[in-house]
Amino acid sequence: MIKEQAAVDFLKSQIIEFPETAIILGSGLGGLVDEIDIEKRIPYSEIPHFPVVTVEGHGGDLIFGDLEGVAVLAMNGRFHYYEGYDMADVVFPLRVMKLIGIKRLVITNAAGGLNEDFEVGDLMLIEDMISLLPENPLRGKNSEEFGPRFPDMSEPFDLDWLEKAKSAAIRLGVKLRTGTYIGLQGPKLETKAEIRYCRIIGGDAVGMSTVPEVIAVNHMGLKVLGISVITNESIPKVAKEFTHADVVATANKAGKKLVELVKNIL
Ligand SMILES: O=P(O)(O)O[C@H]1O[C@H](CO)[C@@H](O)[C@H]1O
Ligand SMILES: Nc1nc2[nH]cnc2c(=O)[nH]1
Repeated sequence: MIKEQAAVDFLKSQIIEFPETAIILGSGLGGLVDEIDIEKRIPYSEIPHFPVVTVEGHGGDLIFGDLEGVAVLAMNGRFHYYEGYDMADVVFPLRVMKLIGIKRLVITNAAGGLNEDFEVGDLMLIEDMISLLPENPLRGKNSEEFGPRFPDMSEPFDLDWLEKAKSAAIRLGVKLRTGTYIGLQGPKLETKAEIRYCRIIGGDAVGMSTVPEVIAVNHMGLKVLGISVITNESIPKVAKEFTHADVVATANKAGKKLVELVKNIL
């Protein structure tokens, strides 16, 4: 809390009025920033205790501005457990968001498709999630100021927002899949047997982020929506080696649809 408060005090010295809506931009999805009428861009390196981005395709700044008439905070670049950060670091920015008054959050990510009906470039609304990460951001003494010891997670994503997202996709003519996101530790990719396992337990898409963030914001009572861009087939139909560069390139392209959808939802 002390660390979060130092970051909050710094941000208060930079920003007069904070927005209530935030967006986390996943791998290759920084293009949404171009749509924001930017009031202030603050590099993570200037914010006390903020972690440092180490993954290609992730920017490293907080952007305050206006997206289609809505005041937003965009987190341009996120932190993953596999980078070596503690879970407390991974969710640090979200706790700072809570303290500056963010009420609702759209989380985006790049993910591998497990569902065989999905195609590369599809968008998937995350209706539910499974944590296969070895850790959880709420382990340890509970911070009562953030939320309860045992937060309910039976509806991790806001039902009203899910409905709005589906309607927006229909209006825009954007194909929007729905499904369950599985969060793994990474950074290694999955073996074929692991993919089969992920399918059997009910996953539609797989990635290495989002789950800790959703747990932290559910704990704090923020409204959350999650959207994955399916950047690759987890088992390619035509043999093809996974590269993060392909993930970023595909996310960049499909990101345009995502931007339209997010603008409409907000
Ligand atoms: O989830 P985001 O941050 O979008 O990134 C996804 O893309 C990377 C792998 O290419 C992993 O970090 C995975 O989690
Ligand atoms: N674990 C995992 N993360 C991803 N991020 C983007 N694609 C993938 C994938 O296929 N597997």
